[in-house]
Amino acid sequence: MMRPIALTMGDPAGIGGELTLAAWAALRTETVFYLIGDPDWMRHLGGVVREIASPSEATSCMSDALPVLPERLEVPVTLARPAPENAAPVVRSIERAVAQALSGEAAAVCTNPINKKALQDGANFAFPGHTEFLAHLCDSPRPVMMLAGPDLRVVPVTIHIPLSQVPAALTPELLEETLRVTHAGLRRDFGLASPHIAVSGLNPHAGEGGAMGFEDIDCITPVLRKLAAEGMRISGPYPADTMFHPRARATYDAAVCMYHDQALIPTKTLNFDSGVNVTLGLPIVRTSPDHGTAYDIAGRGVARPDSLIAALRLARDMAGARA
Ligand SMILES: NC(=O)c1ccc[n+]([C@@H]2O[C@H](COP(=O)([O-])OP(=O)(O)OC[C@H]3O[C@@H](n4cnc5c(N)ncnc54)[C@H](O)[C@@H]3O)[C@@H](O)[C@H]2O)c1
Ligand SMILES: N[C@H](C(=O)O)[C@H](O)COP(=O)(O)O
Repeated sequence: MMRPIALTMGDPAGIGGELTLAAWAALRTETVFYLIGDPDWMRHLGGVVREIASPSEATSCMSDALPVLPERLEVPVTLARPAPENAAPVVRSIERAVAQALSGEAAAVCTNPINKKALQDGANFAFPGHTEFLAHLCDSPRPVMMLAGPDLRVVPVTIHIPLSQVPAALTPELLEETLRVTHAGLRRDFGLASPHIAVSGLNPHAGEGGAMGFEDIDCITPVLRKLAAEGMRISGPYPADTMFHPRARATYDAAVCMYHDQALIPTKTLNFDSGVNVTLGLPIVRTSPDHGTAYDIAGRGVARPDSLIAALRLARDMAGARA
């Protein structure tokens, strides 16, 4: 029998709580997960809750109630207004989920959205987001963020840094390591024996032969040549604006782009409600919805659970493939 998935609470002032209840209703007979969160808050949201003392108790109650491993909030929740006092339990929820995945009690980790600044303000959270925090907890040197959807898999080489810092951060070493982790993840977790990776340029028109910048020539191209010579199916650097139309997407298994929005605009345009954020390069399986805390709609009953449901299903399938 498959072990349960640990679902973190995320920012309780966001849509994570309501989405968790919707995901439980959708998955209660097909995928076992437990929430590491506040049972009273989930009851306040209308949930049928069963408090558990360990992940192993989740399976027996999943079809009847949402299993909740208590991690109690410090102050009452006001939707759309993240409370600094609740930052510590939000972080503990992530730490406990990772520990349970590393110990084998949980099959995988799925994270509800956090507000990165709220955690920095309330708990001195020293990371740009989950990706870097999970790598720290797992002692993994090179975590890779992949957004996986039905129409596109895409990876940003640089993630949550200011655009002005991208050129300096884009080193041949970072690009090579990211490509190697992506390639390994496509083989291990997506069952692609010989995946083809398409790589974007950094500059408009991939630098136009140097007329619009040299990073494409001096940094990206030598790395692609090195990996291709080792036998990796890899191509580029391509002008990013012509990589994502249907005929282009049909030529590759994943696209690797140079910075956050270059990757996330196409994936959230194509698959906003079905995309899943996957962290590659960790010893554990971790997924999350592709969206954030959505304060503007929290509590209004209009938030779509589709991405969280897809994230839980993908975590289940990835963990099953690794077992
Ligand atoms: N996985 C994560 O932890 C994660 C992902 C993205 C953003 N964030 C964080 O969330 C906060 C808000 O970020 P943002 O406003 O850029 O992005 P967002 O995804 O929270 O919201 C962007 C827009 O999409 C809508 N939206 C988001 N999820 C939806 C859903 N499930 N159903 C229907 N509509 C939905 C929102 O209402 C909003 O209009 C920030 O602090 C950001 O750092 C966290
Ligand atoms: N990459 C997501 C986005 O920008 O929409 C989100 O921030 C998730 O990042 P973490 O998994 O590192 O929290």
